[in-house]
Parts: sequence; C-alpha cells; structure tokens
Amino acid sequence: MSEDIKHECGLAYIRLRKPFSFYQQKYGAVTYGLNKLYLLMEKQHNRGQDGAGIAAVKLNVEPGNPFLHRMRSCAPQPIADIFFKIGQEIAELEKYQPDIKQHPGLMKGHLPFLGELLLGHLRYGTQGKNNAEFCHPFIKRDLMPGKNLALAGNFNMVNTDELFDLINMAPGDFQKQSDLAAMMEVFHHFLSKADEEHPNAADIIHVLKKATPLFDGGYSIGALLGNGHSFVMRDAHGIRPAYYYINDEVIVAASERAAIRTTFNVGENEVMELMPGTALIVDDTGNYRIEQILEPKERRACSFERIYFSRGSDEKIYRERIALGHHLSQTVLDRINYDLKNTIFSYIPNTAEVAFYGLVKGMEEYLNKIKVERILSWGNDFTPEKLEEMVTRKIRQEKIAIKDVKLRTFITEDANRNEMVQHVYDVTYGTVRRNEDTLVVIDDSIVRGTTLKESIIRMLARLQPKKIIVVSSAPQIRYPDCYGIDMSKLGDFIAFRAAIALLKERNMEHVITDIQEKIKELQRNNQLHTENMVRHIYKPFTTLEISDKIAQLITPSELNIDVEVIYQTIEDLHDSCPTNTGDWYFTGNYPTAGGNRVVNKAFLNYMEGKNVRGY
Ligand SMILES: NC(=O)CC[C@H](N)C(=O)O
Repeated sequence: MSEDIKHECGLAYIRLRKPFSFYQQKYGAVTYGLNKLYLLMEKQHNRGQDGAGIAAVKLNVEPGNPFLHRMRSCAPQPIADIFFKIGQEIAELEKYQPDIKQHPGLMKGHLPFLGELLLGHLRYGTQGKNNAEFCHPFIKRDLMPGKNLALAGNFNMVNTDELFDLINMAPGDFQKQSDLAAMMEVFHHFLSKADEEHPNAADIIHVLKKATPLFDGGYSIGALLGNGHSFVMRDAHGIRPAYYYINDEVIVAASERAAIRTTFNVGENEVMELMPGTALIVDDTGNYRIEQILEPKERRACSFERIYFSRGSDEKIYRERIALGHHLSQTVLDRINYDLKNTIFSYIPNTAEVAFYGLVKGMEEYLNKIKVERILSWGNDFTPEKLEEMVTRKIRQEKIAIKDVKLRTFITEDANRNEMVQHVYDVTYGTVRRNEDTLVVIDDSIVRGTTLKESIIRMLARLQPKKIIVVSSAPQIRYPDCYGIDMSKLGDFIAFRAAIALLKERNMEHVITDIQEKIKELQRNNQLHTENMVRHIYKPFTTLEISDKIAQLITPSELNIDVEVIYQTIEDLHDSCPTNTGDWYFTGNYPTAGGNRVVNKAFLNYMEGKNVRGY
C-alpha cells in the first residue's frame, strides 16, 4: 500500500470458563487469559495504531472490592506498553512473595487485570481525537455491579448527535465528539432500566433489542458487565467483521479469524463467523448463546477488509487477494500488447504482494498457453536449443519498489521538501532496460495518489522505463466511508479530483454547482439521506476516462514518461471476494440511510473548503 488508509479498529474478547487454578495446572500459567489476550491483540495490531486499551472484570468478588479495571495507552507501541505495565505489576508482587504465581486465588486478589472476562481494543480513531481519553474501552461505573459497563468496538456511527437526543440526554463537550460515548449512553440507558426491573440480572437480549435498532452505522462491539455477563454483537448488514471460537475452557471473539486461529492454534472451521445482526451472549456462569437481535439485512460486509485491512494470513483472504490480482491479468496483457519480453512486473510493498502473485499467475497461464501453441506448431522442426529457449521463458518479476523507514523530514515547507518526500520509497537499480521495458506495478488501492506522485512514480522514472503502468487491485475510490474507515473527505480522493478536473476541462462546471444547489435543497427539506447526489459528478464519464485523468494527475509535470493506470472492475471485485459485497466507497451504494447524508455533506464541505468529516 503506497499510502495509509487508516485501518479499522480491532476487537479482542476472552471469557475464561474455568477457575484460574485450572489454567495454572494445565498450562503452568495463572495469567493464561492475559497472555492470550496479548497475543490476540498483537496479531491484530495492524487494525489500529492510534492507541490500545483493555478492561477486565473479576467474578465473585466480595462486596467492597474492585471488580472492573481498565487501562489505555497511546504510547508509540500501545499494546506492548499496556502489557509491560501488567508485567511490572506481577514483578512487583513477586518481589515480596516470590511464589505467588503458584497461588491463583492470591494472584486474583492482588493483580487488577487478572479477571475472567477480558476485553481488548486497538484503535484508529474516526471520531474525536487520537489521544488516550478516546481510546476504548469506555467504562461506566455504578454502585450496582450489573450497571457497570466496559464497551469497545470497531465501528463508526453516522447518527451520533441523534443518539443522544433519542435518550433525551444533553451530551457534554467530550461526549459530543465520540460515537463510542453515544453508544455507551444508549446501552447504559436501557441497561439501567432493565437492571431496575431485575436487580443485577438485567436481560441482555432485551437491552440489545432496545438499543441496537437506534444505531446507524457499521459495528462490531464487545461489552463486559460488572456482574459477569458479557456480549459481542455485529451490525445487521455485517459491515464490520466479527469471529468467535468456543471450547470448554474459553470463549473468544475477535475482528479477524486468523488472529483467533493463531492465538489458540485451531482450524479454519473451528472459528465461526458471528453472523449479521446476531450477538454472542455469555452469562455469569460461562454459558453462552448466539441470539438474533436484529433482523439480518442485505449482507454488505466491507470489501476493504479483504483487499487490504485484514491480515493476508487468513486462508480465504489470501485466496481472494490472489483472485484480485488474477482478474487484472487480462486487462494488463491487453495494455502491454502481450509483449511479455519487454515487461517487468512488480508491486508496491508490502500489502499488495499477494495480489501481485495472482497477477503473475495470470501472466504465467497466458505464457504457458503460448508455449504449448508454439511448440505444437513446430511439428518436428526444432532443435534442443530452440525448445529450451521456449520452455525456459519466464514472466519477468523483480522487487523494484522498496519501502524505506519513515523519513521524518526536518524540512517541511520549502522547495527541498519534494526532493525529500520522494525518498519514502527507493528502487532497485539495474533491473530495467532503459526505454525498452514497460514497468507494471500493482498496489492494493489508490486513495489520494500523493505518495504515488511524489515518491513512487518519480523513483520508478529514475530507472527510465518506456512506460509505467500502475495497477490497482481495488476499484476507483469515489465516495467517503462512514462505517469505520477514516476516509471521509471527498477532496482527498484522486478519483473525485479527476472527475472535477474533467468537468472543468469540458466546460461542464455547471454540473458541480447544480449538485451543490440540489444538495442544499435536500438539506433544507431534511432529505439529505434520500439520494447520493455525488454520483452525478462521475456520471458524464466512463471509468476509463477517469482512470486516464488519474494517470495524468499522478504524473509529476517535469517527468517525460508515459504513465497509465488500470483499476479493478466492480464485477471482478465481487467475483474475487464473494462474501464481502460492501462496496459503497466504489459505487456510492450505502447500506444505511445515514450514508447518503454523509456523502452529500462531504460534498458541501468540499465546496465550502471545510476540511472536516462528513459525519
Ligand atoms: N475505526 C474504528 O472502528 C473507530 C471506532 C470509533 N468510531 C472511534 O473513533 O473511536
């Protein structure tokens, strides 16, 4: 990936079903649960690097003793920071009682985070600031254990303000900025009512059925209650991912299947997908149920999870990324006029590597077909040399682009800055034959196109290829995300800028102002949610015209080199990733009503020069 899309948040939930002595005896570690939580979080660290947090609830604590603990960190390595602190606490205990780890009961009493219920979170903020205060889990304390709540999730709400209104609450300055705060208040509102009806035994299903219909957004959330109950739930469209694994000893849930597999060393089919609209609910005795809370709606699981966010070590995701690359091979062959001798294939490190293998596989299939055809056409007319030359022909693949460590340039604003910025990537010299070879490089998506322009294209041009073709394994990103990816400003998207540039070139600027007027009218009538007006910006053009404009925009003006861009088609995306059909950032088809509101608002913000998110 040439530029950071702020990923998704990551969720990690563990419920220990046995007493601590069990884990101490079986695994020699009273901290078994915490160790697993650490692994489960670390294996998903790609999902959020603004900060991390954990919460723990202890079961059967004597009244008067604390049972809910939480720690959050925004340190550069937040997960390590949290668990290092816990390690220090253990070391401190051992200083005075060297064999305390042999006494599970004592450990539980002394170590705050040694709880049977554990919740971990990795954050990339989509609302509020990126400091520790906004890191999950949020907690709500109460004298009644059943009204204590720790909440964390991977989500973005598009109706944060409305949520406070719906429960008749005036949010404070901090709360206003946070969708998690809004969600917390909604849950707590219904939880408190239910707790009053059934003290310390609120019916979670009832609470979820009351609270979740109010949420407009994509979400997977985890919660611990002070009385030892807990749940994990996923939105009705399945926009955000959630998986779980259950055995006699533990109940586990996380955002990524591969993280659970690795942490608990279990098979693909042992880890289940938490289906859209359902909740995994665990009571204070460790019994669980999967309950359909919301009627499942059309499945629109986020396709970016497969293209880029989730780790490619998942066996299905790996195959899907291969398919993404493979689907592009025919278009690439056409573009290079089937001239494989003079074409070099490469990729932008590191996430595009798997799609690259898929692309190369497609090329190999073509080459093998040609080899067979040629050899057959020779009949008996060949020499060993001729045959050898033919069978040893290969697709030329090189590691050309190299991602360097982040260059924190000390020069920020002067002319030298561009010179510095281009060194974010480097190239391998001596791979390309000057003015003869075409370079094909695949990336998983192009959002702003700035890194491509400022660094990658400039660097690749130093090798003096005849042509550079940039291939994107994702389709054109045309519309903002509002369900958990921090990609919300229209003016940032190179596809949007290309469409605007084309409108201007062709004297069609009236389209832009017409749309603005129509959106304003919708706004006046409270109808912003009814239609995605930004679609009309792209309508006059074919996808190819926009791709060509993008190619121009990412070519630095001083470079005298031919640059082309090829994008994945929507159809091939769906064919490659059949279970994750969520594609609103490519098509503008938002699964929830709030989506249209966000995209229309994003357009107004763009027109008014406001650099703020559309939700
Ligand atoms: N990426 C996410 O899932 C973000 C979660 C939440 N909206 C926050 O900003 O904290």
